[in-house]
Amino acid sequence: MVAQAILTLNAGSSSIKFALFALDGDALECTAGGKIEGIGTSPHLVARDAAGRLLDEYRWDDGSELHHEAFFGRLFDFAEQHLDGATLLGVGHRVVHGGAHLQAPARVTPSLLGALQALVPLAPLHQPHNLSAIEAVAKLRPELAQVVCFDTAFHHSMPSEASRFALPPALTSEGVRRYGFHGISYEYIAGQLGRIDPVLAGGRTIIAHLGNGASLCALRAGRSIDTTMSFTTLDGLVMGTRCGGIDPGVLLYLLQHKRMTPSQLSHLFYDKSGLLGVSGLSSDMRELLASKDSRADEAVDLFVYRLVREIGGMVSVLGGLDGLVFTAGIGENASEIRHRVCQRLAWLGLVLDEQANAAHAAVISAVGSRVTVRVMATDEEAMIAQHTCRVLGQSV
Ligand SMILES: Nc1ncnc2c1ncn2[C@@H]1O[C@H](COP(=O)(O)OP(=O)(O)O)[C@@H](O)[C@H]1O
Ligand SMILES: CC(=O)OP(=O)(O)O
Ligand SMILES: [Mg+2]
Repeated sequence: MVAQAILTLNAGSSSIKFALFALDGDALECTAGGKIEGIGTSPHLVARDAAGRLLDEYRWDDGSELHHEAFFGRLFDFAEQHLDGATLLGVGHRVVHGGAHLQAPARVTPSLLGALQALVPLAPLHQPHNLSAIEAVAKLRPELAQVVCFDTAFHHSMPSEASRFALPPALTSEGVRRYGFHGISYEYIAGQLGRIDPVLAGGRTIIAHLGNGASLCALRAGRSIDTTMSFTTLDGLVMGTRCGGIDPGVLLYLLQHKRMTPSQLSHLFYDKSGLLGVSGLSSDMRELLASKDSRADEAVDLFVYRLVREIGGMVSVLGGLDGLVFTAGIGENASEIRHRVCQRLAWLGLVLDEQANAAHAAVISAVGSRVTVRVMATDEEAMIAQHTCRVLGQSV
């Protein structure tokens, strides 16, 4: 009989992803999961079991005024119905920013919450939603332990040259430095790679996490030595709605000559740029790839170009490349993007197996390719559940 369970939450601006894990001895197994999407417009919950069978579906009639608490109430009802006799041990959250000092998953306390609140300006698209999920759970289920896992934590292994901007030391010591994100996903992939391909995991690998937010991580022997996101989640690659790396002179120009306000700048760079901004059509890679509009092509071309350019930088930092791993929504599903990126990396001795790529096989490089290319499914929820168990004293 399963005795205990963990609920994981990844709360964003318009969606909440959740998963339920059963803890049986030291085995942790996902039993259900899903998403509430359309928060702020027309919220819609879908939950499935581990085999993909529909367990629950619910639409809120008028969702425009609803807050997180309404959704978490429904989520806890769902969790309780599917606990299968187990008791809920705690809730694990993805929190995007842990700042300069928080390097490991931790149990939520009022002082920790205060420290995380202070980081909101550094991750305005994510942190406020992550924190309001913690507050909503504390209100609804005050007896439940809550654990936070940080997207920044995995990158604390970066050397100082990778984490520093060329700014005066006073700003650096104040925390204006490169942190990096998507660390929960990178930690999961690095762990899986160690299991399925230990030789590659011991070498020089780039992981391309390509979802709505997108970044690269350069791994040497499983540890992050550099990454493309930095102080905030705006830096690096072209993303769904974010611009990626940009000359800071552009900000000065927009502030001084276009008289834009800081909140207009924030809206432009976080919400109106990237694939959406360039195409004027959509932030969704699937829609852009299916479109015949030349503006969609332009956006996809820029996405690929910047990805290839940044991969080149990471190869230099690593001093060569043994492996390239594609993950997250685009990385796992868009064979066209993988094809285009790999074609442009042929100079590395990278040869793609086109059939394997089209079939989303685990290894998509050809036999004899100097770089092994893999497609791996990321699982941030499993990583959060593992950390949550450990922080709460369970061995998994
Ligand atoms: N079959 C597919 N082909 C191309 N792109 C896809 C496919 N499936 C998902 N995507 C893209 O993946 C992105 C979302 O990735 P995901 O990792 O789910 O995002 P996030 O977790 O950051 O919200 C979207 O741009 C979506 O279009
Ligand atoms: C850190 C980040 O950008 O996260 P997401 O891809 O979930 O937006
Ligand atoms: Mg994501």
